[in-house]
Amino acid sequence: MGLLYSLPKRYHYKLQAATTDLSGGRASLVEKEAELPEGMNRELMPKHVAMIMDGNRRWARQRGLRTSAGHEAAVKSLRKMVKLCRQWVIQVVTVFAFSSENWIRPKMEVSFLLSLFERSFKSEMECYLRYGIRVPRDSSQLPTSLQKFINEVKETSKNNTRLQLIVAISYSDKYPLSHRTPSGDSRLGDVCGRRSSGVLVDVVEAGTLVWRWVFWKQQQRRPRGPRGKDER
Ligand SMILES: CC(C)=CCC/C(C)=C/CC/C(C)=C/COP(=O)(O)OP(=O)(O)O
Repeated sequence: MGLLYSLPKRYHYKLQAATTDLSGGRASLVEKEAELPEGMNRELMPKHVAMIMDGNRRWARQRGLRTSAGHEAAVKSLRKMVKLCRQWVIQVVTVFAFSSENWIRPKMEVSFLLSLFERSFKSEMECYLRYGIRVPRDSSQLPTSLQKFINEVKETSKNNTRLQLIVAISYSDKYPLSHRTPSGDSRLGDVCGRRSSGVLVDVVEAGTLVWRWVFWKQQQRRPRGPRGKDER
């Protein structure tokens, strides 16, 4: 499921202050700005796009595949989405990748995901150097090697300015996020009759929304039109 939103101006500086500023200085890596699809207006494009990386298990189940295949496929989708955002000159991309609630998933799945983070950070290093990676507020729960690697990426790419990629790992709506609204702990399980991650609800309250309720993996393929019955 993906959620696109743009934050009102007053939130931008806080968000940017909380992230690592990264860019791609290398000419060979610079992609051209892409033409926008018909009906989309460059002036109305959001500066910040947020995505929740869920739907992976459902995607795998529907194809008779293992859960891990769904997560692997999500990483490929992420790569495409980030590339597209870059071409569309979106400045910040936030991916909600692993919530604090996800720690109680089966041990095997959790360790698979942690190794997937590490593997994909490494294999996508060149690509991520153009972007920003936000270090979790409290990374003590993450394996030391992953923490170390996140810090390395942060350091290596600190002069980048083109696009910031914020990867939220072990995020929770219980943490005092920089863009939390004054209403405090406003966890909601349901927005517009649909399930949503609590942490995004704060953003939902704060921002202008463009909703696209689609399975994460299907974003590239689904033709425009009415929502499918498998969405939630
Ligand atoms: C480097 C980088 C950002 C890597 C991303 C790794 C990754 C795929 C993270 C998502 C993990 C996750 C808990 C997804 C939720 O979908 P789900 O399992 O809840 O699926 P469901 O909604 O169908 O149950």
